[in-house]
Amino acid sequence: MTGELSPIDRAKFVAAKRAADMVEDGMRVGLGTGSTAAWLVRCLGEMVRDEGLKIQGVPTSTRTAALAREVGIEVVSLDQAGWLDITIDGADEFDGDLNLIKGGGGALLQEKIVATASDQMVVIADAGKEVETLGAYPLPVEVIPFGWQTTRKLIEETLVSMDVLGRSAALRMNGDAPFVTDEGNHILDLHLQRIGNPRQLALVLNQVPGVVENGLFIDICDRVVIGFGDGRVEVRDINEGTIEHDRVDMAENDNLFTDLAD
Ligand SMILES: O=C[C@H](O)[C@H](O)[C@H](O)COP(=O)(O)O
Repeated sequence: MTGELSPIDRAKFVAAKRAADMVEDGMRVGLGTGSTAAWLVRCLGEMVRDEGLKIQGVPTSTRTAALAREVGIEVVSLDQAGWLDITIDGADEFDGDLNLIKGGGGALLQEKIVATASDQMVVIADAGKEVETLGAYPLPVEVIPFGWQTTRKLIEETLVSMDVLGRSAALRMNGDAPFVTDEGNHILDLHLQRIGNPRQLALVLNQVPGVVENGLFIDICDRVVIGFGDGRVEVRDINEGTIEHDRVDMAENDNLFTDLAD
């Protein structure tokens, strides 16, 4: 059955499965958003049901909250949890320093708040998400709806002074209407091609009035679990400077993978 699913899905699954093993009984866990994080939530749900794992999950979007409840994870708010042991989330891009672009699904604001309120953040990703320099993936910036066109103009003017190639900021759409985030805001996707100084850009963007948050995660991620379509996983720890190679046995997990995919 696994053969019928794409190598990318298998890569996402094995990364999520390996990261789920980092979650221990009693932990308060930040639950990311997106297709990779959805695999993680399903894997954790399976551990809650079949192995009696006891965790509290803090979701980073209404979508993730709904899925977590569906699979039987106890859902609490960030304020109820106070502080988290671990957050596991996907990413749109990561570089060698484990700096990230996130927000392709529009959940960057809650994701950044939750990841920052965690002892450790683990990113799960297929190998295609790794880049030498961030920026090929459009950088999402969450802006309040009031005066968003003025905010866009200010952002574009700001980009002129930065070490970036592209300077266009596109309003993300959902059909004919602007996309609306869980917080009722809009997203501007910055087509930059290459971000020379992501740390500086992250700081500068947040100085623009109307900007709520940007999708650059700098010095937030501690570990990345990279999944491959053949079941291999690589775990990189930026603090320890270690790289571990592992394998999730797809034959052993065939039922789980197939059940979860249903
Ligand atoms: O807003 C969405 C999140 O930042 C996602 O974690 C990110 O877009 C990666 O999503 P996926 O795992 O679907 O590629």
